[in-house]
Amino acid sequence: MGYAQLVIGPAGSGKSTYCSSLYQHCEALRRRIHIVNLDPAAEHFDYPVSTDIRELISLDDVMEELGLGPNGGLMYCMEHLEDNLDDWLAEELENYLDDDYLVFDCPGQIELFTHVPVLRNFIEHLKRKSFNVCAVYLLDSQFITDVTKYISGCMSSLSAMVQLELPHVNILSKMDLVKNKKDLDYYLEPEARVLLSELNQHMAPQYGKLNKALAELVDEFSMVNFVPLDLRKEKSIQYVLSMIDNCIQYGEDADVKIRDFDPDADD
Ligand SMILES: Nc1nc2c(ncn2[C@@H]2O[C@H](COP(=O)(O)OP(=O)(O)OP(=O)(O)O)[C@@H](O)[C@H]2O)c(=O)[nH]1
Ligand SMILES: [Mg+2]
Repeated sequence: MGYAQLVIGPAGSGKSTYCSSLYQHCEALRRRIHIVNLDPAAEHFDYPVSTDIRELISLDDVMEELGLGPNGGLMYCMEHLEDNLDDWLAEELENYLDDDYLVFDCPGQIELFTHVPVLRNFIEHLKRKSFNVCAVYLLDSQFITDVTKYISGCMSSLSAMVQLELPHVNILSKMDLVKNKKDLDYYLEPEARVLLSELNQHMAPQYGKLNKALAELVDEFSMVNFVPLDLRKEKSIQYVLSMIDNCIQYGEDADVKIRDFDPDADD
């Protein structure tokens, strides 16, 4: 069995930086981890790339040969990946060991986790290969600077949740940029009543009903909880990683092995 994090989130939310910090963190702990680049548009990396979609297809070639723009070109590349799950990806996965831990650094185009089936099929493939997979959704901390951005961030995360149907960890990235930490509690544990009054203050009266529905959605399902991540702090990375590990049951087998060995038992 393998373990996998699918790192997703809007463009520029800090996915690749997170992958690189995670790599360093694990390296210091001598923990084996592999980062896979799934972004055909990526150009430089701060982590060793273990498998690279650019070996399958190049965005530049696609744009040039098919006359596509950057976003259309990216979608084409991802569809090409989808068509090659059973050969290219399957062959790449053969390079890993049974218990390996893979982190997939995904592109930021929101289409990928709203309506096109690429990632869904990708996940199905990983599951068939006995991977425990979890979605790690990164949202930039600038989304918590006002309530309308916050709601919009929640909705985009929610759309990934319903679309991908995976265990899902929401992370608020770039916490080093948050000046007023007090504002934070308010968004980390949102209360429908407070969200609603804030939304109503921001928006014209005809949105009242919609605001109420949105605030209740976020509150009642308590599905969109964000864990703050400050990459300057080792403890913060450690905490986020432990939550994700828990989600994909990483380390549980190891626990079992330790528990099986009972030093007090007579034999
Ligand atoms: N201050 C601060 N900046 C960050 C942090 N993480 C990422 N950034 C910056 O945010 C920008 C985007 O970061 P990336 O890691 O490339 O984001 P991404 O989500 O991989 O972007 P795409 O792959 O283009 O969707 C870069 O300029 C990073 O230096 C952080 O924790 N703190
Ligand atoms: Mg990136």
